[in-house]
Amino acid sequence: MADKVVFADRMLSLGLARVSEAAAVASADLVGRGDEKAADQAAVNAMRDQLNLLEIQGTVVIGEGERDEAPMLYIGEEVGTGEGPAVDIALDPLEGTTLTAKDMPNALTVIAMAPRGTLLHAPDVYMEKLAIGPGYPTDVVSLDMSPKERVEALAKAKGCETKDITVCVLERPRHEAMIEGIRSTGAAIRLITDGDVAGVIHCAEAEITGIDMYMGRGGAPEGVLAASALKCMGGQMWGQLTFRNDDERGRAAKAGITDLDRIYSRDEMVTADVIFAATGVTDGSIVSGIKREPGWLTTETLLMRSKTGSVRRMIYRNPVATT
Ligand SMILES: O=P(O)(O)OC[C@H]1O[C@](O)(COP(=O)(O)O)[C@@H](O)[C@@H]1O
Ligand SMILES: [Mn+2]
Repeated sequence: MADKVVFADRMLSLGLARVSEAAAVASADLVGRGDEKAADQAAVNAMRDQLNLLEIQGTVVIGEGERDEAPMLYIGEEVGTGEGPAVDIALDPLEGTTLTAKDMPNALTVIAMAPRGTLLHAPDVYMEKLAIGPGYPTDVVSLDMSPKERVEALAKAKGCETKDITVCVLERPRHEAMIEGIRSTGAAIRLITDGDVAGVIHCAEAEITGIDMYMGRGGAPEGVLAASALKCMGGQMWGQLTFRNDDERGRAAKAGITDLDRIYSRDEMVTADVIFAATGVTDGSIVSGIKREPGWLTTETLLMRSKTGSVRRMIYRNPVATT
């Protein structure tokens, strides 16, 4: 049975890198041009074309939205050649559409793949997120703690003062009280305007990025992608879906979620081995953005497998058609 084909993550991961690379290359001409929609569309088209070349029976579980609102890469769309392992795919062809349009840091193309039925089918609602890097005891911090308590607990576990902790937070009015709570400890806050997948990943490389903890409310789809990345790099993450109305609760029900209050750990969002690829669109602290020179585009891709914890950074110099 085709369904029984093993998830050959070692080879598949290389194909996955081409998918995120292609999306980044396609959006290159739209960096800094003020047109979010066009940039997103270019990335979506390229990602889908490349994905369909992979020898997989893929189902998009985290995608561009419901079928009626997303003509491509919609949730439930079948992708791949139809041969090969049955897999779940989570993707965000352009994570940071506004960052791309404004040429601000940390826009990425992102995709994760895992055996069928092992990625949380998160609906397009918000998720309350909390993440820290590797090396801490399990549950040193939790979503049940106040922001202040989280900073204090992490500082204690790290053996430093609270003022030596840096927390990354999306700059949104909904986070005002949280920011106040964090500031009351003396901790530093790295405010970002968008891009919480990168925000969470920062925690896994605290020595490079200077970020110890991520917290706050952002997209649930981005939460599953971030959990996939942390599962490869190490680090802990928790997420709780939040709903603003019955329509959003309905979306969760449609996605098969029955316990609306559940707090998911990283491994409950991603229950088996996963592979993850992200390519830089604009410069960031995780990967460099697209570099343009006449006739060439260069991208950097972060490619990881949770089975081995392997992390590759791949530079791709790509000839572009000149007119
Ligand atoms: O802008 P909102 O509604 O606060 O949503 C936050 C979400 O939007 C983003 O900043 C940007 O996502 P997109 O570029 O894919 O739209 C995510 O990183 C984040 O999870
Ligand atoms: Mn996004």
